[in-house]
Amino acid sequence: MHIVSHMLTPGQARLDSRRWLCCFPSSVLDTLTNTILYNEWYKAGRARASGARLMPRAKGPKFGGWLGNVDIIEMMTKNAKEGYPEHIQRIFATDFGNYVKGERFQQAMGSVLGVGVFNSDGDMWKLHRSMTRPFFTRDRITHFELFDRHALICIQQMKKRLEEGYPVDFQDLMGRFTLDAATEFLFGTCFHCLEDGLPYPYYVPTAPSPSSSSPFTSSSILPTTTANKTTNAQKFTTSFLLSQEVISDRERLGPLVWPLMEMWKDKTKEPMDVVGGWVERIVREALERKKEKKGREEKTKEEEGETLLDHLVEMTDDPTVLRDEALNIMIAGRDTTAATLSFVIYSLAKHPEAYKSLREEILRTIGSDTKKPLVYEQVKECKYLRAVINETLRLFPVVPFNIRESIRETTWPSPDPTKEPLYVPAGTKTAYSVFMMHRRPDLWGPDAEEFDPNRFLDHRLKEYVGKNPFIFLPFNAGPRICLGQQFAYNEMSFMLIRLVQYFESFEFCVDACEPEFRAPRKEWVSKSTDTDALRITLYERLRALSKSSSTQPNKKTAAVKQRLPATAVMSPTSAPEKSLLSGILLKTYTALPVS
Ligand code: HEM
Repeated sequence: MHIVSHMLTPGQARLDSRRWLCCFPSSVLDTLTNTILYNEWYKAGRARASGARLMPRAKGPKFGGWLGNVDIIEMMTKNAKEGYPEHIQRIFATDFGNYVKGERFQQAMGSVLGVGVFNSDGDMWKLHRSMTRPFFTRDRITHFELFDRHALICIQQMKKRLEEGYPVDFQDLMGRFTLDAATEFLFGTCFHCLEDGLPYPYYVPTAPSPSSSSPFTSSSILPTTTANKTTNAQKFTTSFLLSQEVISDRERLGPLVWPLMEMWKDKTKEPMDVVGGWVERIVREALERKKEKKGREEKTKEEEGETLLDHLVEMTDDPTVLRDEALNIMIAGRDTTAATLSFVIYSLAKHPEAYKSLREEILRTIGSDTKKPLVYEQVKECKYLRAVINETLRLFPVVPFNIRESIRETTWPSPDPTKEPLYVPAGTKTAYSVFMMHRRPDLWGPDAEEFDPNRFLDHRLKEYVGKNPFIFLPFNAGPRICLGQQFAYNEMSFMLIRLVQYFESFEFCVDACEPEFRAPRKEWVSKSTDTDALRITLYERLRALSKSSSTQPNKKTAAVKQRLPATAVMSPTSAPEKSLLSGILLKTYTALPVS
């Protein structure tokens, strides 16, 4: 074995300045350098042959580039010159077959999700999509009775806490609501974590027991012997969250590094023993129910595949397939909705005029009777409500950053028509950010950074989204569009209608926030801070807590807590982009760890 520092080839000499390479055998370096140089030369040749030019290299994530995480960055800056909705349209729709999530994604997620609709590609994805899609019919996704029950408990719990004179942690509340609703909708088994009681603010010295029952505040993921519904919910959510954080870290570190970091220990094992254990139990129960049903002649209407699991067991008896699919849908559906609802209330608390308009619409269209059942047609009539949700999804898309990999080489049109098209080699990993695309003034107008639901109702809708629907992609688009999109709109609309019917206003309650979180972190405050509309924590978590005024008999001021101190600065050269590039925002948004 030769040591590089003694035997330098020209290629190695170039690399030698990187001291960490000094211990590499020269043959490895030879191969590495020659491959890199050959690749670059080959790509330039292929680009010329296709009458195209090479894509300007991403300036952003140096370490991402080094580790081969990402080849092209699309739409990352407000003033993107090369990022172009047409490229995203190709990836999602017009040339869909040429792009995959890729092995790196499956590798990173495999120990958590196995293989399912969310993380597979090609024929495997088609199979899983065809298995799950029929479940999301309109009949099922308008299960308003289910939402109503859970929304009502939410309101009761809020009311109770507000009457005690304490603020409500809204993010925690939405996490509970979506967990209860999702587990019941998907599996027919509810965690009842709303009923466990809500957490108290930090300054309550001897908080009654419910505060410790928050499934989002516990750090313990170890199984306990005193199993009851509270500890189960606690363990499940914390473990699920932890596994998602590990996935997120793996994505950020890339396929070369994370396996090294986890050489001795699979970091998802411990939390997934808890999560998988729970899912395996409900899968077993669903299979037993199926067996039992088979023994009988006729199925009752309720037995005909009411839950996702009942639907899936009609197609397969394989417990691993069932477990994986259930987890795939759960990971896709729960935090996304909880996060969006939290961002909606955050935005409305910051924009009381928008809250007022929303309330007027809901009281006019639906009325103030919280006991009257809602029907789908009424919800559809609430156009401003949909605009509020869309505007929130525009500014705070819960999947802000994503990657797709090309299978074959191709070209993309140049955004500058005077230049040649852009060459995309086979195997190129393109990172794109809908978060940044949703905020680009060239695509959304000069007020792109502002929260204004009316942009989805007035002339701007036609002017911007009407002209190019691919500039608004919170749910992705094309054949791989979010399966739960309509379910999510219904669930969120329902919860918001009930909240708005009950509460006159929401405000932040900054004094309920731990002192260290009240001011923005210094390193995030850039010289070019242009907005405080983005006071979200990038490395910490959002905790939009509301102080609300109830309009119901007991009118009381509700404190609200906010843990949103860090300012995300959106100038093209500042911190958030770095965060986006390193995937931290993704983690913050999708996992939304709380407490
Ligand atoms: C506000 C709520 C939601 C948002 C913003 C959202 C967004 C998204 C996005 C962007 C994707 C594409 C991810 C990718 O391809 O990398 C996706 C996929 C998916 N979503 Fe959602 N989602 C939401 C709620 C839900 C719900 C409630 C469910 C189910 C109960 C769900 C089920 C799925 C599934 C199964 C996929 C994978 C589809 C496929 O790959 O074919 N989502 N979602």
